[in-house]
Amino acid sequence: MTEKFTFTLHATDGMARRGTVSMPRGDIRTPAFMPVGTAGTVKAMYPGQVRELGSDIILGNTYHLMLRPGAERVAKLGGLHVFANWPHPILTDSGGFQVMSLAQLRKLDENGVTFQSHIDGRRYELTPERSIEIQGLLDSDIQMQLDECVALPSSEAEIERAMRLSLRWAERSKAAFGEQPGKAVFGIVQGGDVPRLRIASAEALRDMDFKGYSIGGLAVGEPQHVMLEILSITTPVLPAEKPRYLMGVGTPDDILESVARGVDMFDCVMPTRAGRHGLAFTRFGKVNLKNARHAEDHRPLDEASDCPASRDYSRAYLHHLFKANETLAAMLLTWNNLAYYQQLMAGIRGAIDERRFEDFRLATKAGWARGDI
Ligand SMILES: COC(=O)c1ccc(CCNc2nc3cc4nc(N)[nH]c(=O)c4cc3[nH]2)cc1
Repeated sequence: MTEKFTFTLHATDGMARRGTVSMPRGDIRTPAFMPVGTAGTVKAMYPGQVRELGSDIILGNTYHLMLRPGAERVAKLGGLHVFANWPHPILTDSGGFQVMSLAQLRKLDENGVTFQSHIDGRRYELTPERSIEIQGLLDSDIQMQLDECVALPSSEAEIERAMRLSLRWAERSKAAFGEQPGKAVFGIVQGGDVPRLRIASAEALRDMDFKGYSIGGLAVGEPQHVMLEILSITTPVLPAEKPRYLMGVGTPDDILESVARGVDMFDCVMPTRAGRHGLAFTRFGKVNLKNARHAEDHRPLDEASDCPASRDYSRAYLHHLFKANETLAAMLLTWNNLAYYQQLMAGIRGAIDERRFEDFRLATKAGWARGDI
């Protein structure tokens, strides 16, 4: 066990990287997918199941947890790991993105953002200092700076304003975090879809010497090719010896293509939220189990999968569960989708170890293209 936060690169294959983030609560094998546990739970899953599927770390949200049950209350109850029974690493987002997408009557200025809770209308203030304080109260292992993420498309002036504000908030977040050996605070690269602003943001954050770097401001409605072009110009500016985390991404294809452009860590609600709505991710592409074509299909979702969703049930039964809006529907498809995402990550890591990532990427995409039988 280490008392420090370290990142070790084991292999590279093109721009793809195979590494390990080591922290006191455990190691994170990269490229890594972090299941989203917004309110301190990965919805419809026991923590032990999430762990067994190969998850080394999960994500929590400052915005949701500060509103309910409250950061001070979580601290009083031993911190998020004890509260949620997840003794492994936890990464928390800083709240700015969720405020802008969920809260009402929000006002953003140099000092931070004030807003009304979408739950009970109470007023709150989030500053770089308060966000780091909340993430500390949650006992988060990897904390995010407070930043401002603008939607795309936006004017270059607006993108530049938000990027420079986020740099000032990066300084304040890092100062508020101080020195916490077994933990880390990450800077977040902004700059929208403007190459010169992305490079300026990444260079400034690199000079601030964070332990790791998030790439924000993406997966906000832009086409995949725009996201990939931005990645291609951003990752080379970031220090090779530090982890890179692409926020909110993504589909299996997004992840493959982003690993190929130097990204190490991912989080996305896609496998869990889409699973609750009947969308299954498989090695042969996506399957919408609400579709009537499955109503009398006695075959399993994927006969090669040992996940109970395929091992113990037919497509017809899964279809029925979704039509009946049964709780078991969400449980089984969340299980299937997280199993698929973690198997994909394990396949990516193995392919980089053996220097055959490009073949793996093409073969995986061909499998999806084959489509559902
Ligand atoms: C079924 O699937 C879905 O509903 C669904 C919804 C949203 C996303 C995309 C999420 N994208 C995203 N999350 C993000 C979180 C972020 N946090 C900070 N602090 N700064 C950012 O700049 C930032 C950008 C993001 N972009 C992906 C999937």
